[in-house]
Amino acid sequence: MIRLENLTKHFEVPGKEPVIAANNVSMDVGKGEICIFLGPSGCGKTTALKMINKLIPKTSGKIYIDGKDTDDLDPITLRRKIGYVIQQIGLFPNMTIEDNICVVPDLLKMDKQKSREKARDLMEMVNLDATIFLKRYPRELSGGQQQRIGVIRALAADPPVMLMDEPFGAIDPINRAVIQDEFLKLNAELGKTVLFVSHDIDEAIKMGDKIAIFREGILEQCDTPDEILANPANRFVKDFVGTDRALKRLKLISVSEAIMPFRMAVQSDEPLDKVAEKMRSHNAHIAVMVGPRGRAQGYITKEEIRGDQSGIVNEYIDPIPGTIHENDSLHDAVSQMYSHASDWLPVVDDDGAYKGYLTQHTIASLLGEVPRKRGDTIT
Ligand SMILES: Nc1ncnc2c1ncn2[C@@H]1O[C@H](COP(=O)(O)OP(=O)(O)OP(=O)(O)O)[C@@H](O)[C@H]1O
Repeated sequence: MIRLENLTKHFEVPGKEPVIAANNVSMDVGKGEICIFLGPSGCGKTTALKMINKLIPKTSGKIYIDGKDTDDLDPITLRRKIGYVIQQIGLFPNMTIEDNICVVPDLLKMDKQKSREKARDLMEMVNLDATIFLKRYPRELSGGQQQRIGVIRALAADPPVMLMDEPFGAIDPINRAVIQDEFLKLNAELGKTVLFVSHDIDEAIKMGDKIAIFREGILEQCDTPDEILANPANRFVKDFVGTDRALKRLKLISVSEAIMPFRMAVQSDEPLDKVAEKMRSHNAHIAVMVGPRGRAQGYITKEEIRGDQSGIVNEYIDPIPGTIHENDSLHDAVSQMYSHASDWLPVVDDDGAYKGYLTQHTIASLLGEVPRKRGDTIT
């Protein structure tokens, strides 16, 4: 969808060497992908972005959108295909929110009624009550609400490409997380191709299908967040993503990916010798007692039934250490494990039914910290 080929920008500075803000940058971003431009201040993220909609003229190289060389498009035609969102928002203070949102569709002489209907739909999608807000002026909205309008305005003319320059940078952390989630949900429906400048690695991991890491105009690595965290291309990328990159990866992996292959579910009246045999054959350290509606009710360990195996499960059961939902992240799971001082957790579905369990050991294996060995259990 978007292809940069040896994109280069030299800023001439009188009496000095030119500043090389982009140095032979090449990358591909697929249709519907969100690519985050990340890197320290002054590395060239904004310059790269602004060359794409010709706000900054490039020195050399090529930019293709949908296979079309943008050299062949005049800036106005090009910008109609591209929504642009900036940190400063830039709503017109003397226009209502509705007119602000519809500014580009109106300029393009698109059907007024349709564009107003679209504005309403987009407002609902980011949880803003259209009846309340459309007739207001920008000063009557909070910063976070104005930024949502900035995003909606960029989407109003339905451009296939969105350029976003630190769009949520000025919003407080709690509202930023909310607006990031809203944007991800919105774009899952709209499927725009998005280039997004950020200097926040956590935002990049959360939002990006890909992350492009820049240093002094050079693209150091462009890959999926997981690949960047697991295999940084060089020392710079490794230092930039941080010493806690293994912990950051936990946010990218869901509990369902780390669940043990055997559920190890047992009934309250099951004889212990049978349970011991089941645990041995699956090399499991624990078994979970499941009751009505498939709920996990307690657990039993191999140690507890090592000696006497004459009773039934119910006589040896310990209370479960909380539960974790299958769609939660491993980051949530580890956090729960620490708060319950437990090295395992039962996994449940939407109805609270027991699905299986996961252990700290499997999580560590999954992250490649220790060799992965399926069927291994808590130690
Ligand atoms: N008009 C200009 N003239 C000269 N140098 C410029 C100009 N615009 C940007 N630069 C330089 O180009 C380099 C890249 O700037 P750019 O704004 O693209 O960085 P950035 O990664 O977006 O930074 P930040 O995160 O601080 O916004 C910097 O060294 C900057 O000083």
